[in-house]
Amino acid sequence: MGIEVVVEGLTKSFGKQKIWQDVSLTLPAGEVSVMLGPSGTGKTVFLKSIIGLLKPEKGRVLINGVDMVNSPEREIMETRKLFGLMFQDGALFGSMSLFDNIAFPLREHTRRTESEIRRIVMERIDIVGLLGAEGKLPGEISGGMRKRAGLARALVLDPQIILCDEPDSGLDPVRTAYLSQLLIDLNAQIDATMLIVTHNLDIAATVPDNMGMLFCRNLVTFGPREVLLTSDMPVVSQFLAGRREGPIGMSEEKDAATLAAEQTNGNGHAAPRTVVPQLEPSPGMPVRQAALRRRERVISMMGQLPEAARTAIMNSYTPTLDGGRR
Ligand SMILES: Nc1ncnc2c1ncn2[C@@H]1O[C@H](COP(=O)(O)OP(=O)(O)OP(=O)(O)O)[C@@H](O)[C@H]1O
Repeated sequence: MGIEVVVEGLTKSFGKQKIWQDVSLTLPAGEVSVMLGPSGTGKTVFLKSIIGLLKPEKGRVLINGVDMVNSPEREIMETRKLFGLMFQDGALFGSMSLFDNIAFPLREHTRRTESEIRRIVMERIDIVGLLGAEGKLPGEISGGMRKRAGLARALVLDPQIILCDEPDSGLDPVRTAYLSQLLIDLNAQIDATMLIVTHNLDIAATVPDNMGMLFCRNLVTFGPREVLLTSDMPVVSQFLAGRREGPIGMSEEKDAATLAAEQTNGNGHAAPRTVVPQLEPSPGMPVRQAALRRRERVISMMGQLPEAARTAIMNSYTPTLDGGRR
């Protein structure tokens, strides 16, 4: 099972530019979480801080008792082996075949024999649906295939925590839908803790168990998906509706006068939103253990949740006609 990631009071600046401050959240073990936020709000910086590649000036990131901000570098390096990373561009070596790209972390970080490496790499290639393409160069395949190859490479060291930075960038809506399903199937198969940074509202609405949003140097919310998806916070509803009206401007924040004018004109109100069901694993996949754990966890915290989120959660857990639960 994946490992819980506890972020406490994290603050990061570059020189005088504060990126975000006092960010606290817990990524529950094995669950899928999504971080949303307008461009430039520091989502990638957040991922890099979790894995210890960037050093926030305040706060902690606790993974198995190791603080990825303040612990000795040796412990941080060791803990980093628990991670699988999928970057925006797939970050593949252009002169290597997909097989060699995916095998690279195993050859770099383990002493496995070539026959073991072959077995592991082919298994991961199968998981991401690239069997047959292993001999191709990255330049010979489509962007969507490169993404999946990047995901296969993130999986070879059996990660317990997977960080995906905009896995959908450059993909068409159909490929994005396949990728969403792949992420859920993957979670069912390996039960790793996953954090996905995306702008894609379809992924956001259908994939994660938990959702958060960064805006204006703060974590505006983080919790069960239904909380964000039913939130009436102006910044959240504007983002989810993809509207110009609201606090998010072209360069992140709008000035107060523009905002006031919009409200006077009645443009600031969002239509009520419905919460679409979360994706289930494909037929033949194992039951997603994280979904079972999450149900217990969320039900135990119902009293602390807003009413709209409670209703959405109750609706999602209503019994179906065949006696099961959605
Ligand atoms: N190494 C760095 N040194 C200085 N500034 C940096 C560094 N890395 C990121 N930044 C700044 O931090 C801010 C947040 O960048 P980041 O890439 O995390 O945003 P983001 O939310 O992921 O954006 P997008 O959605 O457009 O990818 C930006 O202003 C960026 O210029």
